[in-house]
Amino acid sequence: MIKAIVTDIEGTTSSIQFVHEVLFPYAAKILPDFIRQHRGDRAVEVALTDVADQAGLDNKDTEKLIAQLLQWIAEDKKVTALKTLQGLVWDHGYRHGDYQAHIYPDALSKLIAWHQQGIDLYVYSSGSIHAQKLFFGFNEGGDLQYLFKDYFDTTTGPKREAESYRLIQEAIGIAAKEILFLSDIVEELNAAADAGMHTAWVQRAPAVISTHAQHQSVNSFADIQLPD
Ligand SMILES: CSCCC(=O)C(=O)COP(=O)(O)O
Ligand SMILES: [Mg+2]
Repeated sequence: MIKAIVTDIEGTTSSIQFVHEVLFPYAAKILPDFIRQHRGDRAVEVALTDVADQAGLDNKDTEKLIAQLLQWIAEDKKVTALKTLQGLVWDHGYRHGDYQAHIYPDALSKLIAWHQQGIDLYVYSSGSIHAQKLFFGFNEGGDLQYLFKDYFDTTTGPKREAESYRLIQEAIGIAAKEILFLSDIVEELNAAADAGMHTAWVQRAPAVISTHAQHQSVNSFADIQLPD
């Protein structure tokens, strides 16, 4: 019986377009000045040290660090330090009403129904935990943070590695076979299935649904079956 559901965000609860056409361009526009103005802030410094280490750059060369971050945004790299900095920048945009995060109506209805049934809901996204809370806090569906018991990001581990899902299962504290993981990315689902979780492959229109031996395939949350 499923007692907990862990969901991805981009391409699963919410559209890829919102992330790529609203959030990423906003981050690319605001991030350079944000970094110039916030050098010295602890969270920014920790992230920039990671950027410098990963890219082999001088930690003091602010402009080169900014150029690296902009390149990673353009390439949609799921680098933890970039995701931390994006979360800090998006905070400003959400709070100033520049945008609200998208959610598919079927995802909203089903998340509310599962929550009302007593199923514990969790998020696992490449976006930082701060960015995830903003995403569901400033959402077209209202403040949806009450739906989620906890959030996981890539500080737990990469989304395509089974070990990350084992750590999430340990943190949730129930058997893997009682957890359902939802994602649009088959490599993430393969990793979750390797860790013993049930999985559902959410393939949003206009995708033609591919079937998979291990994963339930759906194009809407309305069609997700909870395994016994
Ligand atoms: C929730 S923050 C915005 C989305 C984001 O930055 C991202 O990388 C989404 O990746 P996901 O793992 O949700 O597909
Ligand atoms: Mg996704």
